Amino acid sequence: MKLKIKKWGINGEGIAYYKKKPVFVMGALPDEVVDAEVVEDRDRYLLAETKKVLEASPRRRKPMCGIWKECGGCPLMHVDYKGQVRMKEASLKEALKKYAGYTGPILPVLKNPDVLAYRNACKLRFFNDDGKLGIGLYEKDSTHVVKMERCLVHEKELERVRVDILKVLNEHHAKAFSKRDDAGYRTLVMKSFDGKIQVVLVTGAQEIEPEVVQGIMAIEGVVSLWQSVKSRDENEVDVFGKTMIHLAGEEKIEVQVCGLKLHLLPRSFFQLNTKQAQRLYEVVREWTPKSKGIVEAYCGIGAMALLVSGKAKEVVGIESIADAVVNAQENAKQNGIENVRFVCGDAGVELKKIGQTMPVDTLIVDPPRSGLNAQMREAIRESKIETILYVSCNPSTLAKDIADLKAYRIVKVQPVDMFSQTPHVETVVLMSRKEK
Ligand SMILES: C[S@@+](CC[C@H](N)C(=O)[O-])C[C@H]1O[C@@H](n2cnc3c(N)ncnc32)[C@H](O)[C@@H]1O
Repeated sequence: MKLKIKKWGINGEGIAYYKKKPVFVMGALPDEVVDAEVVEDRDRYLLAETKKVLEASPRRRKPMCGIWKECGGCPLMHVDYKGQVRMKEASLKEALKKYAGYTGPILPVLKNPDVLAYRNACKLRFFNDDGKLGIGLYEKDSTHVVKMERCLVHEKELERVRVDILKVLNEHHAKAFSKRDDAGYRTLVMKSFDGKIQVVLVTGAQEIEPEVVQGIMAIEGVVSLWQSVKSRDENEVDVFGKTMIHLAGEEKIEVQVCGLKLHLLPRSFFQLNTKQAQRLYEVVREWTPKSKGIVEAYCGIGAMALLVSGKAKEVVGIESIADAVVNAQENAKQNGIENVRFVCGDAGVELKKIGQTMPVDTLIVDPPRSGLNAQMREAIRESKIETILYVSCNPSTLAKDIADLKAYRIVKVQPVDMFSQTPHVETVVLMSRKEK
């Protein structure tokens, strides 16, 4: 069917209308006229794919990657950067209006200085590539692996090391994971900061030969090597298995941000775009008021809690991953910061407890995509917190949470582009308790 695209959808698709029903058209941009094929007919909307662009938007461009459609990691690769930024602004504005009723100003997006080669981490799947070990990414919504020759959004160092690791493994006749044998190579996980790389090989129940360890450690830039053993019975959703073995090099990897030196173990989270993480953290530091007590919930390795340490007598970080809490505690020590401590646990549960032992007037939250859980929202409602800085990677859950926190009003909104070529947008919202 012929459709005129009216606006952006939150996943980077174009939205048109057919007999008043919204049609989400993959691969189409606002203002375009496309010939689309309906792939799903639901009660309240239709899903369609672009078959032919009849009138193209000036924002459309030829995708630079040959596998962008199959891989699905960069759904906006057919849109120029100006168009990508507009898409992100539109999706944030729409979510804040729809769920939180907010129609006030939004600061201009802090643009990504490197729209390619910005990703400092990757998780790639090994597979059997005609008798050799191959590497790739899961095809969108499938368990089929798309072979990857190169990835344009990975940092160049990661790409170089990925190719060399595959070479070493193939020289030693490594095999992809087989459920039957419960052995073989499953996933390659890497993090890269300042040219130094931490590598984790996720395998079945097997030993890694010393020659493979030596070969990988000889690759320029590799400073830390781990094995994660994940047997066939373990949860597919978690990338790592229960057993982590430190094979060679340093245990942790160092990242330097905003004047802090921070260390990470493989399980600890860090933002995927180091340069833009710094800009995000600077916004949080600048917007955090002088306070009696600050809590940073969902703190990872503690970067923001440490950065705002000068703004309060006492700062507490809460994080559920034990390794990240160990890193955060060591990071405080190494940076000579004495008024920040970290607790391991669920954000909502711990926030309530902390509120009983110290005055908390400022809260920083940076939850996963699912947003704040019910317990956390309740803990905030029952608290005396005056200021909330909400850092979010998902405008919809951000806006729904804001709508739920009725005692607070939005003061400022700052989007940051951390994930160019994708529809994702990172946002900092400053909220203040409404006057009674
Ligand atoms: C988006 S990351 C933010 C990390 C950190 N703020 C940073 O800038 O690197 C979310 C973090 O929340 C943690 N997390 C997830 N659910 C949690 C919960 N219920 N309670 C506490 N922490 C949680 C994750 O382990 C992860 O480290």
